[in-house]
Amino acid sequence: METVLSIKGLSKQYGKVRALDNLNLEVKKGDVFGILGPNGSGKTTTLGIILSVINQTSGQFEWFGEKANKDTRKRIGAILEHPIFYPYLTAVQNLKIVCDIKEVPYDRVDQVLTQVGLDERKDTKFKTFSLGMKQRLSIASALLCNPTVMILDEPTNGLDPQGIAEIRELIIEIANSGKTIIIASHLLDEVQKVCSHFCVLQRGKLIYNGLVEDVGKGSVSVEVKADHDDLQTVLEESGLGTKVKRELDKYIMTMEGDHSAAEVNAYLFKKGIVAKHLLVQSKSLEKQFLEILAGNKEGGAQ
Ligand SMILES: Nc1ncnc2c1ncn2[C@@H]1O[C@H](COP(=O)(O)OP(=O)(O)OP(=O)(O)O)[C@@H](O)[C@H]1O
Repeated sequence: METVLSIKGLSKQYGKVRALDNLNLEVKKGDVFGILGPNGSGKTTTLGIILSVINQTSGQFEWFGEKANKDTRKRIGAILEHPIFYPYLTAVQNLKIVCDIKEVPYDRVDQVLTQVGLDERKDTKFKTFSLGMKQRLSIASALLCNPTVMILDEPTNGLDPQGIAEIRELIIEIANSGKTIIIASHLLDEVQKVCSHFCVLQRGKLIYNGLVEDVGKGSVSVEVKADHDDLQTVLEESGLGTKVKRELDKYIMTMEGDHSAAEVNAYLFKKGIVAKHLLVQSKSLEKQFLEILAGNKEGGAQ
């Protein structure tokens, strides 16, 4: 797949603070790429540099195989902070101003407002919009140029649960329309629900980079409850798991390879044991994220 963004050895120093430390990343066409990290880990700095609004101290990046220039910039739609719209102007009037600045024909306005689900409110003043609608208008504004890539910094910040769900759905729709999306977020849940790929930054260093679908792979566990005096040994001897541990009245077995909960059930049944409770647990991104951060307390890059 075509490389959209390539970052090589990018570093940024603010006085004594090393905000970014030798970052290497590649984003491919069609990826929904999450940049995940706790506060102050360098997410916004990274976005600022790749959007050419912050100068890096060292390293390089390329968009679509070339150094950032006026043409590559036109292919990128970004929402870094809430853009400033005029409160007393309507959604249409505000977007027409953006059209003038970006030299985009006005007929795009209705198209993008429909795309973000604001067509019914298009002639309403901006000041009456909910936070979620304001964010959708920001996304509409970024879509005006029909960019190839969308960059979103904490897109659901401050929204209520319904607003969060709507914006996430909109991001998925935009991704499905074939655009590459880069999202900075500190919300694990957001990255897991929306992104195809993600990386984790900590104190400016890349400490993880991989597929969201790989999260929890090889780390499925099965919770078992049954009336038996030595369920621990029975499970250990099954050969289906790598580790069995007791937690209150149940046993948790970390599964080996592709073995399934159904096999555990069948095995117990064969031994004359009836499972009263059998629950499959995949490791959440949250658990994995916390483990990644914990395993990297010294701050070494992987
Ligand atoms: N203009 C600046 N001057 C000095 N230090 C800065 C500046 N901008 C960012 N920093 C520092 O660089 C580091 C990375 O900040 P950055 O804003 O990129 O992180 P972030 O992951 O986006 O955090 P948040 O989620 O809080 O926005 C932090 O230690 C921050 O304090």
